Amino acid sequence: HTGACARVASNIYSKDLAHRQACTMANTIKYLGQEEAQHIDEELFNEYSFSVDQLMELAGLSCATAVSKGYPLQSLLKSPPRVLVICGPGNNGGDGLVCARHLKLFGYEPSVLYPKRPNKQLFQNLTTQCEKMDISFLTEMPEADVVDEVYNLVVDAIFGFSFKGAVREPFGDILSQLKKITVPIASVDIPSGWDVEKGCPDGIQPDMLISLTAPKKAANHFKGRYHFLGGRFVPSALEKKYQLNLPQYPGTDCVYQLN
Ligand SMILES: NC(=O)C1=CN([C@@H]2O[C@H](COP(=O)(O)OP(=O)(O)OC[C@H]3O[C@@H](n4cnc5c(N)ncnc54)[C@H](OP(=O)(O)O)[C@@H]3O)[C@@H](O)[C@H]2O)[C@H](O)CC1
Ligand SMILES: [K+]
Repeated sequence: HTGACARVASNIYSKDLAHRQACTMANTIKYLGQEEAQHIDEELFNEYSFSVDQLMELAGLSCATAVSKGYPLQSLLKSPPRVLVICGPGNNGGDGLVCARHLKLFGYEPSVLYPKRPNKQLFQNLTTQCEKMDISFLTEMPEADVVDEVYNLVVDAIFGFSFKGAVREPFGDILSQLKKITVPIASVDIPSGWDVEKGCPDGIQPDMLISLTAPKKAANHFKGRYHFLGGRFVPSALEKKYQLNLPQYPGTDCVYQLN
């Protein structure tokens, strides 16, 4: 009797799993609009009681992990394995500071450019954590040819889904240098300077994009080699509410390669 029940149960289970996999494949992952991304962000903090620190840590670790998968240490052409991490004035910049710290622990040599710093304890703490790990902070953006000569790649953690309107300094000059460099750019969440939904044909063209939580509509215009999903922290009820259709991350990985 128990044998028969077990067979029926496993039969139902495998049908359900196949059904779920088919559903995920059939309805592809959702690409978010700017407002939707901001609402999900707010809900994670207000309804689900996550702290910014927690999600920023997981987001930054996702970015460092994706970079190490796309640009493994042993594949880098320049030694030491220098990476330039450019951090903007908000939480995208915070992700960059966390990413720099984990890259250091992974054996890379990150340097951070952090020109506009929020006067908030979290960002001061993230900066101290980097300084105490001998991560150097640049005082200004190097010229494009110096970036190409000194660094293996650039992590773009300048703007995320709150970017709006014409770029204000000092980020105009920084982005214009980034448009000229030839080493790869890995963009955190959104290629900086792109419209969060429409993208930006004459903007920077990153080689890697790490979409956090879920891709934003701008990612439809991404043409680089690596598109990773990171930020493996979405509760299933929230995923269902916004019909995100996230893929099943493999095993215990914190990133999923989308392309
Ligand atoms: N749940 C999640 O997905 C999480 C996402 N994270 C990351 O957070 C960013 C969004 O962070 P946010 O602080 O809301 O904004 P940004 O980092 O995108 O932008 C920062 C500031 O940039 C300024 N800004 C906006 N437009 C311009 C412009 N045209 N020129 C210059 N500066 C601009 C603006 O500040 P102002 O005071 O100057 O207006 C923005 O506040 C998301 O993308 C993820 O990377 C969390 O880390 C984890 C959870
Ligand atoms: K970015």
